[in-house]
Amino acid sequence: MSCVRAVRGLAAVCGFQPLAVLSRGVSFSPRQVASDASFHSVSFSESDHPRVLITGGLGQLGVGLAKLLRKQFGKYNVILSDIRKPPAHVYQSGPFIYSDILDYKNLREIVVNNRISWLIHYSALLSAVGEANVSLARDVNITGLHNVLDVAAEHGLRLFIPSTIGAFGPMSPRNPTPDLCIQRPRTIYGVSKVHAELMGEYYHHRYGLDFRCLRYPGIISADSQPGGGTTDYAVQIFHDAVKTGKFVCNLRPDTRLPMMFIDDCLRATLEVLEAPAETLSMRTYNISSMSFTPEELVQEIRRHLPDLQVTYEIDPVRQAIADSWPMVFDDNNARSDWGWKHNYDLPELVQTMLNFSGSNFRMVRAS
Ligand SMILES: NC(=O)C1=CN([C@@H]2O[C@H](COP(=O)(O)OP(=O)(O)OC[C@H]3O[C@@H](n4cnc5c(N)ncnc54)[C@H](O)[C@@H]3O)[C@@H](O)[C@H]2O)C=CC1
Ligand SMILES: CC(=O)[C@H](N)C(=O)O
Repeated sequence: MSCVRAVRGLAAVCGFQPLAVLSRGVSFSPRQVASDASFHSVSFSESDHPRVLITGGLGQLGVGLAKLLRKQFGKYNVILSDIRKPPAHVYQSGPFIYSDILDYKNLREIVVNNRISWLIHYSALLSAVGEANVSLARDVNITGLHNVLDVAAEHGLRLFIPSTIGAFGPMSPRNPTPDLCIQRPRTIYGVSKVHAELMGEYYHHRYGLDFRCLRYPGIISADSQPGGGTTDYAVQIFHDAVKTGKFVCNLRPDTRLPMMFIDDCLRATLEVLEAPAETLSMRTYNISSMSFTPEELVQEIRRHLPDLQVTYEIDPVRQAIADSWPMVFDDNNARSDWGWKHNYDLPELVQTMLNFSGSNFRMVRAS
């Protein structure tokens, strides 16, 4: 069978349409999605490990994800990238490369030279920072996304892009929020994430791109700082509680939001990336583990640190954002399709965070 007929046959079976006739040796315009993207959707053999690139890898989540993936796939198969200079311990922990997602050629070169097969796209401006700089957020979160989608489609990569509880808005059902419902977010962050969900799914159906997406709740981590979001208070409180015994909260005490411990979030990411395609009835899933208010979090922390003093100085921008977001996330589809299950609820989260923050703080004080 000729190559051309093979493409058409496969396209008919898979329900996607190649943009152009497969033509090896003829160079593609970077802005044209490659005709043969679907042929490479797993461009490594089954026995090989994937070659992974993480964009925006120096933020709250990337270093932890690289550590998890390196354990699974080998140190040199996972490349962290960012536009910032890595701290020494990150630089020494495995491959790091400069990559600005706004530079399409640079991104393409990295993918080609390093034989990348999985692309994990973490670069973004988060909700509060995004509102403070809409035009940069539009560039990074939307123009950058387009570059990533095109590179992934052109080179047949498996592409993971996280979405967020922030992809919902005041018109969405908030308790619980299902996977499929009205999404009219009022932040540039949320708008860009809905765009990412829809574009990823469009490329999947149109070109066979292996796009996978999880909507993360607010993520709580001990050894990495959040990058300017609405849920940041739930990380900061642990550091302040241990260091000073005082915390000033920028959200109202009754603001309920879905949250998750970082270990659950990163494990979910690996699990959905490894899930056999036939188990995925959707390409964008909510994941959930707990929901709490600042007041409930304070109560739980006070079980360990009874003298914690908390005052409330509401940030109107963050409060308005939080009031438009889901209170409880419905993740039944993730649980039934690919077996998602969380390990950390609120008491375990608090215990783990305090153990880490406490020992870390004692080390800092001793040195
Ligand atoms: N941390 C959280 O609570 C949640 C995070 N997410 C998503 O997970 C992903 C990772 O989140 P975080 O690590 O918390 O974000 P972060 O804000 O901590 O880090 C983002 C990284 O992107 C990098 N970046 C900015 N412009 C760039 C550019 N032009 N090229 C390359 N890199 C650039 C920054 O230098 C930064 O290191 C984001 O897409 C975010 O939307 C989703 C929901 C919750
Ligand atoms: C929930 C998120 O997406 C992020 N932490 C933010 O608050 O912007």
